[in-house]
Amino acid sequence: MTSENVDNEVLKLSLSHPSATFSAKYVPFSPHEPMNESYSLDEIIYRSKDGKLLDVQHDMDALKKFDGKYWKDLFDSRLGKNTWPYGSGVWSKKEWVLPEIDNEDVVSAFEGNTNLFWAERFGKEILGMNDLWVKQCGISHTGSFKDLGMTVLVSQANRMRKLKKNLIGVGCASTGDTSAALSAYCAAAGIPAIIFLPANKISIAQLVQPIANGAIVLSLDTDFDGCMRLIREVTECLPIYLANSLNSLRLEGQKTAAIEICQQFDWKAPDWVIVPGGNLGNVYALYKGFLMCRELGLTDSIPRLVCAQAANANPLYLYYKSGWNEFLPVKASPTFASAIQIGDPVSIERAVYALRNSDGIVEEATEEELMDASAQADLTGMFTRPHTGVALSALKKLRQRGVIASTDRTVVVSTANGLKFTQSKIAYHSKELPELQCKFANSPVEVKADLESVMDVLKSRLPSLQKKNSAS
Ligand SMILES: Cc1ncc(COP(=O)(O)O)c(C=O)c1O
Ligand SMILES: N[C@@H](CCOP(=O)(O)O)C(=O)O
Repeated sequence: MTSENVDNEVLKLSLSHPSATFSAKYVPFSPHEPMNESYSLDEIIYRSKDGKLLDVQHDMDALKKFDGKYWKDLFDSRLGKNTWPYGSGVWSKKEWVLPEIDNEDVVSAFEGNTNLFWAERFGKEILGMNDLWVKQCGISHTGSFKDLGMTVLVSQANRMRKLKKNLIGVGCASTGDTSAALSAYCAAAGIPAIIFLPANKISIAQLVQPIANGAIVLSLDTDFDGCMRLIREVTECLPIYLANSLNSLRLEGQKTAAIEICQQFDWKAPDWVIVPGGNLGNVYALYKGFLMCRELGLTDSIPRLVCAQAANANPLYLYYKSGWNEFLPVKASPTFASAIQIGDPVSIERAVYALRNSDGIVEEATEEELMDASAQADLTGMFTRPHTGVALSALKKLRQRGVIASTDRTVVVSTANGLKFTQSKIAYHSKELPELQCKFANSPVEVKADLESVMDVLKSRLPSLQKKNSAS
């Protein structure tokens, strides 16, 4: 068989694949003492009988009937294709995500398949590393990793509406990215979206997204944790489906970022993965993706995970520093990384489980550290959000302490697009942040429009021109 024939065979297999033989259900998130309690994914339920978080459990025995090579070939065969819905980075892993949904019920914007950027200059010049990568999850339909989870959640909501479940809309509390993703996917499916935002705490670019997509947007005089409490109350008294990561369906989509990272390294897991943490669903989602790859024979290791928090909103960091002794929610203070200004994270147990089982680490970054790291990364060709700055500054600290070695293959997850956060970048580069030094600011030079003035500026700014001048 030629390689083209093999490809065609794999593609045929994937299209005729009996996905109905695979299944998934909700179980209580109770990894240490598994419980005899489960629910269909068609039920509207977020907690177990005794109030535990839920987890989506796949029929691993059914998945294991196929070996690692089968899954790698199948997933690779779907890359770059337009076949509905497998051209999406999430739905290309459908059997591991939401195996029982009909393809026509899927609501997708062909999310995922995002670039893994080789951060060559940042790695070599700033950190003395040659194997540093940034997973650009923000190069996506609504500009953040939330699209990965939302395509799954809204698809399931779409299916439930067709099954005539009583569901009048889908709602979330948000610091700006979950709301953007929810509004776009709901608008695509024609489902009402209800958004609770903390007033004046999200960027204009984030705010305009649900407005433009026609969502019902409530701007509330509280913080994210207050919005989260309210949406939970509202979804208890109205048939509105909850779209925050408390709903474990979201994490099934988000875990595909981990599978994709392995795929992009030709089915090898990296040594380290660093992710900014807020409500703490994503660090668990990534862990789950890496674990499934290992358990199903696609990779032979899982990376050590680092969860990075803003020092102004650091309940997980404090818990880690206490030796996982006592968890205390905090009142999160304002941070430039406003999407992770969260003091009482919903997925705390999930995050701790992921970190402990991956020999993980928690780090924090001050406002100065995170803004500087973000600016430094931009100076090497990226365009990062302050949240990526949090992760990069954790990386800098771990390099300085020698925890991460110069040759370790390391992936920093950039969770969202820098274009959503231009206000704080402009303020940084204009040195309008009195509490920060803004060491890497690059302000535009106001200059008279004549050749002499322009040449003066260029001579002062371009080192090669200065050398030429002193030689002549
Ligand atoms: C841009 C961005 N990065 C990171 C996070 C943190 O993800 P998680 O809440 O899953 O910890 C969020 C949202 O919380 C976010 O919007
Ligand atoms: N950063 C998030 C906060 C909510 O997190 P979720 O994953 O639980 O929806 C946002 O953008 O709203």
